[in-house]
Amino acid sequence: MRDDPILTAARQALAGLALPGGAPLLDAPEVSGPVLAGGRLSLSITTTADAAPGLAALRAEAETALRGVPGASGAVVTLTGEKPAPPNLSRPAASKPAAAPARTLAGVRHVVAVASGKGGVGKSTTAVNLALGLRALGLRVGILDADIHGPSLPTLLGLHGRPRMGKDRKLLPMQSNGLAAMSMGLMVDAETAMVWRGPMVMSAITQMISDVDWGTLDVLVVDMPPGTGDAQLAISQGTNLSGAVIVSTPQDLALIDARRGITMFRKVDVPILGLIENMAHFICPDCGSEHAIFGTGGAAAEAKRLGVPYLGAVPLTMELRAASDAGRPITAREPDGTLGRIYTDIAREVWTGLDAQGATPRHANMQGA
Ligand SMILES: Nc1ncnc2c1ncn2[C@@H]1O[C@H](COP(=O)(O)OP(=O)(O)OP(=O)(O)O)[C@@H](O)[C@H]1O
Repeated sequence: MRDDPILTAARQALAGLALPGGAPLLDAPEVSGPVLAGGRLSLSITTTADAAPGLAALRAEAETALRGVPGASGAVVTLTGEKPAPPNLSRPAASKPAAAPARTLAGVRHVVAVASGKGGVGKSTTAVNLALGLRALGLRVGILDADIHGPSLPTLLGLHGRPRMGKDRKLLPMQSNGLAAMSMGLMVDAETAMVWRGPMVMSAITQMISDVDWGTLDVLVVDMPPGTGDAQLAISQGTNLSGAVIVSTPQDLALIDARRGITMFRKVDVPILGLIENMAHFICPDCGSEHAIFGTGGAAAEAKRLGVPYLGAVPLTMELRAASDAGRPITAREPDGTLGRIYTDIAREVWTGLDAQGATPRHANMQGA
């Protein structure tokens, strides 16, 4: 990536920019990037809430400069908050319940579960777009559909055919929009999986995790089965999860379910990376007006009460539904659009949460490269 002509041009485009104190932007330790992923450039500037307003103009200027780089299909420059690790991000070893040894994947740095307390809240849609948001940050990302009974990844990513067998009799994940992807929906037909019960589901999921040649990944996103039953608990205990993201809709009832999800992960000492509020408000496809049907602020207040980070709100839009159902996820199609940015911002928060546990963002490693 170091010698990519687009990256070289990007650095040239940023060469004249400086931080308010006068330090050249590209030399500043708080700057990560530029990174080129999927034809798009991104750069992040770590700052504090107090200093952020003073960097807004620079952020916009840097973004404009990167957008003008020939060959780049888009550019995002973000101000990233430096946060202390949320209190629940520590795993007290003493309270870890006895469980089967968790599976660790050699080349995978973090496994992140995307879960919901109940079905239909948009968990799979969120998992796919979160994975693509992480990808847009320059990370190597895989996605595993652990929803054996209702696999939606093949539809959401427009995947067809069967995965091939690679070396050592390991399955090769399929590739879509820069993601390595695996789903039981690619392996067996829906009727077959439908009759599987507890132990078969568990063994199918653990096989999909460990018998797949995931290669080197920064993050493997696991789209969990909906609910908080034994299967979910077993996956959480049997897989070395770095953290969990909970998806909820704003209705009170769904938040009760989200609470259940949080409780379940806490039971097995999996850190909660945060709560994503899906279908937070409705955007009218005709006039673009916003309608907060379930009020505003409820999920954010609930997240605060529960002591988990509030990662952001995704609106209910026709555009998102249509893109998902057509297998052309919105964050891949329009990374710089309103929805693409929402997911990329959420992804950045998630990565920051993982970072607080000792991960180093790949783009930070590449800074100044
Ligand atoms: N923010 C959104 N705006 C519009 N439609 C959405 C949004 N989020 C999800 N949907 C739509 O809602 C439906 C359910 O979403 P999805 O399959 O992601 O939910 P899920 O929680 O994974 O469901 P299940 O638990 O049944 O697997 C899909 O048709 C999806 O396109």
